[in-house]
Amino acid sequence: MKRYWRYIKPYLSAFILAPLLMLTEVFGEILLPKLTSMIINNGVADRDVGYIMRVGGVMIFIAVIMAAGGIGGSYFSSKASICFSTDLRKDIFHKVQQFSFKNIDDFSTGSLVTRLTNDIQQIQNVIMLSLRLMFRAPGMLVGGLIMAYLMNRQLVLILLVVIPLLLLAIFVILKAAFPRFEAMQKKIDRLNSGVQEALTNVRVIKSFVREDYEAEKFKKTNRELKEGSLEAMKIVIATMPVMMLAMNITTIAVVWYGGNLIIAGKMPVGDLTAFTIYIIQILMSLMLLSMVFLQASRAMASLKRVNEILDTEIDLTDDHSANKSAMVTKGKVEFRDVSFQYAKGTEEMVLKKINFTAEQGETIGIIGSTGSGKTSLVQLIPRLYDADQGQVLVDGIDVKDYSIKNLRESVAMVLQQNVLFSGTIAENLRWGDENATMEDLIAMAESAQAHGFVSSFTDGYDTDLGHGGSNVSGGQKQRLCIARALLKRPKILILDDSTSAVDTATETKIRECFQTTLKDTTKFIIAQRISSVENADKIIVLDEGEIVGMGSHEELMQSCEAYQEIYYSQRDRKEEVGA
Ligand SMILES: Nc1ncnc2c1ncn2[C@@H]1O[C@H](COP(=O)(O)OP(=O)(O)OP(=O)(O)O)[C@@H](O)[C@H]1O
Repeated sequence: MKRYWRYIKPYLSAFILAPLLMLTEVFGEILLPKLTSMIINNGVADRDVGYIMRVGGVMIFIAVIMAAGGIGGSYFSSKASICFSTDLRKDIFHKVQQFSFKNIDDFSTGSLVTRLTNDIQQIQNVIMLSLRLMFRAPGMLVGGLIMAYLMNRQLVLILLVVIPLLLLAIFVILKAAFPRFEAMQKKIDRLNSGVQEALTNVRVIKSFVREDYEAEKFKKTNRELKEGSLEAMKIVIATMPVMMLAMNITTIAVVWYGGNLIIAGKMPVGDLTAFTIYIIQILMSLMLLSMVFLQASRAMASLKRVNEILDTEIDLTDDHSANKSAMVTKGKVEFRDVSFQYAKGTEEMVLKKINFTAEQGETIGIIGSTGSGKTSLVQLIPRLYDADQGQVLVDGIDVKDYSIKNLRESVAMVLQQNVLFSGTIAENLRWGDENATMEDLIAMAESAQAHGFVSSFTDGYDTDLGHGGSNVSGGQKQRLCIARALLKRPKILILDDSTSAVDTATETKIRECFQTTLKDTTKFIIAQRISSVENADKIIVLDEGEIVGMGSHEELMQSCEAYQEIYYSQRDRKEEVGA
């Protein structure tokens, strides 16, 4: 609860006013039946219209106060719960933004979406309901019991049988509800993950004509959610009718027993009317309480899931960095005996004892078969993951000693999976430098060989990119991503297979431009084609996480068997295609 106090504190007045204002309804509900009995017993029996009018007037006044209190209570409970969930959602989103790559690997995107939306909505609902009913339901219960007891002690005995039975029923219902709600939320997760994946990859699905397969997969998760929801709803569905049955049986018992008392002249008619209303109110309050508990049970399942995010320890922070004010000035990179693995504590190392130095301004090519660890290696430079053994140094300082902001601001990485955002081309490029002028954008787009095709668009740099850059070609997207990275004017630039969709002639031009635009920047180029890296100052050849060769193209052609194999296989393929 301590954790959630900060979401209550700014709206404390609404949190207090809401239940207090709902108390007006309690007073009304307790007084109105008594006044009704007075009208029947005195006004109607004595045919005293003046008395009926006077008491009736008081009743109308109370009803108006009740309505005003009800509106106020509903307003403040809505305000408190909505503000609470808005702030909580903001903090969870912020926390997810801070997640390291490793943390992100542990949650599915669909699950995070469900937690940020549906789960928070459940929590909001229970807060709203609780604020409205936290005083009202117990108030109605206690007030009704006192009034009923004062009117007729014998009749109250009926409640002594009904209330324990109802409490038992509520307990059984709640015990069954919690695990079902928890299972239901997990099924919503699965559905969201599936929908998200299918929609993001709709093009791949269509090109592989897998629509039917995806539809079948969706049908299955949707059916599972339906079954999970029905399973949970069975409990909710049972609650109301059970309560109503108890209420009706009790009312009949009261009317039967009370009727006998009236016939025997031991009770005025008006008292029985009021008594019946009190009995209904008492049972209704129990019904409302069971609703709150049921909703709370669902919200507890959601709260548990929200807590999982808040409790996630961010495994990559700069809290203990020794040199937070340090800035990267040159961009020299050094790996000293670096080993790394994704699955911590297992035998398997993705990178094994990596050693190399990249001097400022050098171009380092990295080549190797797929899965050999190329991406994993470069991800250690901007600390997207931390090395498990050894040290990664930038300008002689361990990357763990920089503030993450300073380190990442000086490293630009064009990922294998290029992503652009909705918005114009200019807006996307300004991710690299939000203050970049139009001249800057054009200069960097020229270096990335993107200016030509951008200017051919009718709206040029103001062209709206579809979601994820869907209205530009793969090669164009790659060039825009490179331009965006160049605008960062990084000290270290990493291109992870990011010219794979660009033709060789254009790729050569991009590399040539780097020689002037990025003369002092240390460049890492991961590539599949030897031609992409053969002019590099140093080429690192990786195989199963180990460096099996390092040097210039000529040196490797002499000394590295793995490199020669790649070279000859690509040359033979080229000749075959040529022939
Ligand atoms: N997030 C991850 N979690 C667990 N294992 C991973 C993760 N990313 C990569 N791996 C594994 O680590 C190994 C090296 O992957 P990496 O992406 O570094 O290879 P790569 O040489 O860049 O491959 P490619 O040329 O296909 O991009 C692979 O066996 C891969 O399955």
